[in-house]
Amino acid sequence: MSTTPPSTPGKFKPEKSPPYFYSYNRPLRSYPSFTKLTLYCLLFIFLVFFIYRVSQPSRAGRRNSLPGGRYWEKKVLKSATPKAEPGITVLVTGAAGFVGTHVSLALKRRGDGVLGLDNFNKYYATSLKRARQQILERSGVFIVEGDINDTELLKKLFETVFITHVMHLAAQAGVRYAMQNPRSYVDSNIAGFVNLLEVCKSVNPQPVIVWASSSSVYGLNSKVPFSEKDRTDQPASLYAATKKAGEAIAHTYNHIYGLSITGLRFFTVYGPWGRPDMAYFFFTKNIMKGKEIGIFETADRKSVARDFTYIDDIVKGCLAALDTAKKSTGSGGKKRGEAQFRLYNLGNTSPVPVAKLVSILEKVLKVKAKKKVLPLPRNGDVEFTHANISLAQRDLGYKPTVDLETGIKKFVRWYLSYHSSSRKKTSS
Ligand SMILES: O=C(O)[C@H]1O[C@H](OP(=O)(O)OP(=O)(O)OC[C@H]2O[C@@H](n3ccc(=O)[nH]c3=O)[C@H](O)[C@@H]2O)[C@H](O)[C@@H](O)[C@H]1O
Repeated sequence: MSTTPPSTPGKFKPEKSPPYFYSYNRPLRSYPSFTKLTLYCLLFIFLVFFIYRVSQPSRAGRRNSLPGGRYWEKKVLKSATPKAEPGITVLVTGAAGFVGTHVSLALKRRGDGVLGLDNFNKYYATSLKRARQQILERSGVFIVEGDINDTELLKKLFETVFITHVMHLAAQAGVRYAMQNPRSYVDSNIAGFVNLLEVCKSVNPQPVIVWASSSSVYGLNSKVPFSEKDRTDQPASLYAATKKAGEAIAHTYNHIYGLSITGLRFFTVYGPWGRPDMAYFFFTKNIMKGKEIGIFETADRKSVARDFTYIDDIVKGCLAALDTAKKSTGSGGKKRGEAQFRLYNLGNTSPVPVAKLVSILEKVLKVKAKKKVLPLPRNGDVEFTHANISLAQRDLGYKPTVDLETGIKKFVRWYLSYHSSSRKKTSS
């Protein structure tokens, strides 16, 4: 907004007639001058007030966390400054997402500087993302509202604070939704990732990058358990294909620019503050409402199975990946030596059939589900996943400890309290 003087400066030209303070003997002439002075005074006061308002962020601006101004910068710096030196400062993309929230909280809790970035898209209820944002704010994590495709914004973040690490979790998630909105997968998981890497490769010093790939890259691979050495050239969904593309893109940026990059293949992550588009979440909702749920089974009539991994285990894996990462080697957009490139499975190593997930939910919720067995639709789902985690165990000390029943109990406890408090809020 402009703070330039009024566009009609002619109005301020002195009058040809003597100014009002000489004209006490001509009262009729003095009245219009006096009125003008009052008007100018009012205009001046209005202008001063206007400039003051423009320089202060509005309440809505604060809420939206839009970049710009001293207030924004102060918030960014406060959030991103580690508690003690030497600490790391992590830019967490997708910070209002499920994994992003948990990782940001864990980093902040141990004293790291954390800066969140999230575009609060409408893939699922933004109210849940806003609720996560509130939790983060209370813990001192500020989320900048913006998109990973916004180059200028990313540059501004790197200019404002010294970001040592990027935890890249912003993505278009969901396997089945890719049939409905393929474009969003390309925009976030490919274009957005490339944009982020472009900015990261140019800053000096370059940050370390840890990012979320997916178990879905194993696609139609039937060799179990899935090892990082197994083939990943048969994706079954566009989501999987974009994550696989991300792995190839990451390799390119590591190879050309010396960025240190670690990809983590998450296996069906679940837990409190989870994603409503995932089966364990909407099964809970539908069982509670007495609605039917569809349980997919394979052509040979076996229940599909997933290596469900509890969020706390995933968070430990993410932090270990950040802590064990070596520095990037490039500077000024040029590689100065070989940089680290890693890829790890983060799973639970104990696949559970979806039918078993449902019986755990029934037990924990104490409600019988209305089940319908359906053939596995051909919309991106794979029949099973099973992680071999020996590499992550060796390099990251990764050791999942939460079994599905324990994790589901924690999820259900959160689900019930979250929904009862949201109901209270809407009814009050
Ligand atoms: O590991 C990953 O990389 C991915 O994990 C997750 O995908 P999935 O493992 O497919 O989880 P999710 O949809 O919860 O389905 C769970 C099971 O329920 C079955 N399923 C599903 C729906 C239904 O109506 N019935 C059913 O049986 C279904 O066939 C499946 O067997 C993330 O969503 C994804 O973003 C990505 O991160």
